Amino acid sequence: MILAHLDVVPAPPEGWDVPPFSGEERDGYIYGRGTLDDKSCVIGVLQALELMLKRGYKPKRSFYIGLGHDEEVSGHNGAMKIVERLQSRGVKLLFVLDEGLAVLDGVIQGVKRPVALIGTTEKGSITLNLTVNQPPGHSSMPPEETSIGILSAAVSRLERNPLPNMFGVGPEASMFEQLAGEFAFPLNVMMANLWLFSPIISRVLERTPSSNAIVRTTTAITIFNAGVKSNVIPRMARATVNFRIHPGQTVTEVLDIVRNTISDERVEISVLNSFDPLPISPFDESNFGYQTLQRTIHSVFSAAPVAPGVCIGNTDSRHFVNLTDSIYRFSPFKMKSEDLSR
Ligand SMILES: CCCCCCCC/C=C\CCCCCCCC(=O)N[C@@H](CC(N)=O)C(=O)O
Repeated sequence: MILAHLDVVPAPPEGWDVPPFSGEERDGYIYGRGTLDDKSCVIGVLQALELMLKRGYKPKRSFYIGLGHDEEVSGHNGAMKIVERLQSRGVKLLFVLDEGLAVLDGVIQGVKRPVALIGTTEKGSITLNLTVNQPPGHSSMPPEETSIGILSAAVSRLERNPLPNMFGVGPEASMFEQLAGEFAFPLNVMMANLWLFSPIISRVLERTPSSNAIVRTTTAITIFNAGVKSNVIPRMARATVNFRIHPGQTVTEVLDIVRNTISDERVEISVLNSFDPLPISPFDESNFGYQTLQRTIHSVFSAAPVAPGVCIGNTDSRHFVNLTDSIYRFSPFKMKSEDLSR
């Protein structure tokens, strides 16, 4: 089964080089909201189908295409409905291919050649609302601590105390071991001997946001709200925090650590949504899905070695775990380090 999604996150009008829905082509890039996530995969799938039809190609086995329309808001009415329908028909899938990792070119420090990473698992996620309620008042007679001050201190504690570096206890270690030969000396020796060098490698990896994301559960403060008037101390302050959970941890473990870190009963913690990291799909030599994907990647990006990786973002494919144990996340494009913020 091949998945992609049509929806995009909202596009605020300001801050764009070109209008966000123009799809303008400039210097070899197509600009527009959702170009990478996930129009490129949608168009890739549709163009491939068109080409196969034109050529009269007859596939050896049947396959499904699933195009979701609400991936960015968890896929409840798209991917989940597709899964329900397939389950009601008793369908089992050999493998699922969805968006995800890509051909990384200069993204992994120390690796010269572009490398294709196939996401064989996906981080979990937990989104929390932190709410503080304190008596409101006039700004001329402020109390020692306000709802805003208490919440800010809690959020700051979360940022200053990241969750532990878990490098070595998760599947990201397999990625570095498989790519060891791509690094120059002495990194190649270190990557091939993580049993000895993982304490050093783990420290290096946490220095940049993209590699930090693969060694730990990350903490991102995404919404912060309080106050409506400059001379009124508000009753309520609220922040939303999103954690992406490392494959070596669970929702329950993260929640316990967060409660201990905040350690302030005035901060009410409520869970908006959560799910554990996804199971690791097989990537051995006998696995049809992984091998098919690897062969296909080699035929298009010939210079790129292929390795399994951890998808740091979430995808619709996570809803398919009861239909197959082989779920792969790969978007067929090259990504440079400057593209990570796009
Ligand atoms: C050693 C360095 C490794 C660096 C790895 C970084 C590679 C970054 C490459 C691709 C980014 C991965 C993006 C995956 C797709 C994300 C799709 C998405 O945005 N999903 C949303 C919505 C949802 N389904 O929850 C999300 O918030 O995750």
